[in-house]
Amino acid sequence: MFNIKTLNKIDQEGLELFSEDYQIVEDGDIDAIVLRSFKMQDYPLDEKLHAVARAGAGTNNVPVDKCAEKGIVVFNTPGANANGVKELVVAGLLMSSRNIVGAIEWAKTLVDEGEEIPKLVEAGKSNFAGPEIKGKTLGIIGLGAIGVLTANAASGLGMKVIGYDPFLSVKHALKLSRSVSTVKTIEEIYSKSDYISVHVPLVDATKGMINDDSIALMENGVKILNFSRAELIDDDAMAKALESGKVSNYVTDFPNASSIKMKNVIAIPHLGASTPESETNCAIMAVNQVMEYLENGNIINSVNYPDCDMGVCPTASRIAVNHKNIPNMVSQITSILADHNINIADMINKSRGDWAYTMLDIENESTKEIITALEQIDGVVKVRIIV
Ligand SMILES: NC(=O)C1=CN([C@@H]2O[C@H](COP(=O)(O)OP(=O)(O)OC[C@H]3O[C@@H](n4cnc5c(N)ncnc54)[C@H](O)[C@@H]3O)[C@@H](O)[C@H]2O)C=CC1
Ligand SMILES: O=C(O)C(=O)COP(=O)(O)O
Repeated sequence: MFNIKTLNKIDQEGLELFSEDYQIVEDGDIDAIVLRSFKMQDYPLDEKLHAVARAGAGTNNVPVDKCAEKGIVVFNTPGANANGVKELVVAGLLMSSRNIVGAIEWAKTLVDEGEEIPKLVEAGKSNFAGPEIKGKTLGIIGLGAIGVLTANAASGLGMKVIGYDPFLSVKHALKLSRSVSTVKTIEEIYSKSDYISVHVPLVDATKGMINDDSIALMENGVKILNFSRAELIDDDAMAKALESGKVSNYVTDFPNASSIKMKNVIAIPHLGASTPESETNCAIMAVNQVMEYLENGNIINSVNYPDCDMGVCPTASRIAVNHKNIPNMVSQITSILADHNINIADMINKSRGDWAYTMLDIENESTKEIITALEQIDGVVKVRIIV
């Protein structure tokens, strides 16, 4: 029986995929954690924990490196909530242009005006006029799952769309509409865009990327949309730019103590992925990936270990070894099996950054003695008998 713990509410349609070999528990030995935005940085990482699945895209709430060091594979669900976010970004483009939020707030103030309301509406509406997005330039930073869908949708609405992504994948490039052009430098996005939408992960290299220097390169009155993470924006720089009008609107899905008070901010309470469709898609993907890893050792969509797939074990036993990506590991692992006179029918060894994963299908039962010997190799952080 595998024990699963959830740290956020996870969509039921996904959880129901867990077979009768799984139970959702509160404590005890946990095999895998499934979560959304729960901040896991200080969460205890027990010996028995094998996997953490983020039902969503961003993994900055998970201690990914610390997990790798303990042989805990961290998964996410790429693209599963991208449409939900894209649709809210389109709403953000329109809200930042047409002052929809301010206008609705004003309309509410007319509630006691009775028969006068239609007249007051016509008299007051010019205060809320705003430009159309058609024909304006949208610069997208990060052409991944969300960036590409947003680029294509905005292009469909008549915007001129330019995108920047120095690591653009072939998969995403193939999905990009031909009407969207890519630029080679981020400075081109800053200098040419009427609207800028940021769709990059929060990592050291992207933290504070929208700051005094980048804002100085932008058009006067630019509108900035952030549906990625609060920390991508330097709050002091944004506050100043909104005060001066250099940035005319800031739409954020990640309000914080500073941005919530800024002039011309449109603050949304992290609703990008909060659609039934996105929640179900993410949960289904996360649960399937966890079951595949726990039952077969196969890794799909990990952010700290290499993806690896050997199907279902056809031999007597499968052993999975999580280890450092350093020389001489495979030969040490296979020597131990040879010393025990065990034939390897099939094996795979893959690496990703500092970490690697080796799976071996062997023709004899695995023994405690072999596992202990493998665990003692310097650089091995976890050994599991899959079957
Ligand atoms: N508001 C919400 O509810 C949600 C927010 N997000 C946020 O959006 C981010 C993006 O999500 P996805 O598009 O699904 O991820 P993704 O991984 O498909 O795309 C991210 C893209 O950013 C690019 N990138 C990385 N560093 C870059 C840089 N310095 N400059 C330009 N491009 C760079 C990557 O090459 C990749 O193509 C997530 O990391 C998360 O923080 C994701 C889902 C929901
Ligand atoms: O997938 C992401 O990165 C998100 O930001 C969505 O977060 P959530 O699952 O809605 O708490």
